[in-house]
Amino acid sequence: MIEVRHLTKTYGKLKAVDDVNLCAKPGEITVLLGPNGAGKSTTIKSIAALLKYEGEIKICGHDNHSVAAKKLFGYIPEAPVLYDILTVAEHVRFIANAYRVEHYEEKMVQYLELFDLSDKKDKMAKELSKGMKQKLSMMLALIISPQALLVDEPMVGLDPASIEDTLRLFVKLKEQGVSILISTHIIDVIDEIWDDAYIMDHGKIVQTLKRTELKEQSLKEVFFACVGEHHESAA
Ligand SMILES: Nc1ncnc2c1ncn2[C@@H]1O[C@H](COP(=O)(O)OP(=O)(O)OP(=O)(O)O)[C@@H](O)[C@H]1O
Repeated sequence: MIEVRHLTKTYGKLKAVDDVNLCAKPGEITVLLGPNGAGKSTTIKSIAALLKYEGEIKICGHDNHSVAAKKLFGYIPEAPVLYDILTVAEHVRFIANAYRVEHYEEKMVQYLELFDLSDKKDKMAKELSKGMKQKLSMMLALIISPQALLVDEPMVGLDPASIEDTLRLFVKLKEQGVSILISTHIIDVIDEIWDDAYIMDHGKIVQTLKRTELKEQSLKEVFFACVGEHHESAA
């Protein structure tokens, strides 16, 4: 469970996130939607305890800055953060050791296969393509078997087959009870898999909805009704 209460983040005079409340439940895919600059990444980074902010954030009941919380959540940033001269396998080993993950080798082989990276296992990060770096970044978040997963614009740089594989993986994790929070401005990509949606604009949550509550309108139509047609290019 990811719980965010009264999150406010300012950059100088700009309120990038303004009194945001949200909850991503176990076994559900929660999406945070909004046009460019709405405050999605700032919200996700705050949850990942990477920014200073006002408000309260809990992950599986633990304060997000605590070691207990950090053991439980995986974070897939918008731009992968990797070490140029570590190989793919060394990255996985480094994270697995840091998190004291036992018997990770088998899981590493499975993820290498899933992400089509088996033949790149001994390549350095600087030798990978953009999409391959993104996949390695996902592997690093997943190798710790997180109970909560924070994903910021997951599909950037991935080819269509990898997008399908990633979506299937998110659904599988959800079925295993993981709380998944995905930030994106590309509604089409998550349209098949979301359970709860929060629509954000100018730092505020302007609409919350559940898939089960949607009647005639599509998520995209609700989105445009909230943020205006001038953001049409966003979806
Ligand atoms: N480090 C920073 N310093 C100052 N302002 C920032 C910083 N990071 C973000 N902002 C501002 O905060 C606001 C929200 O940005 P944020 O990156 O959270 O939006 P976003 O919804 O993730 O957008 P996108 O879809 O373009 O990634 C924007 O106005 C942005 O210019």
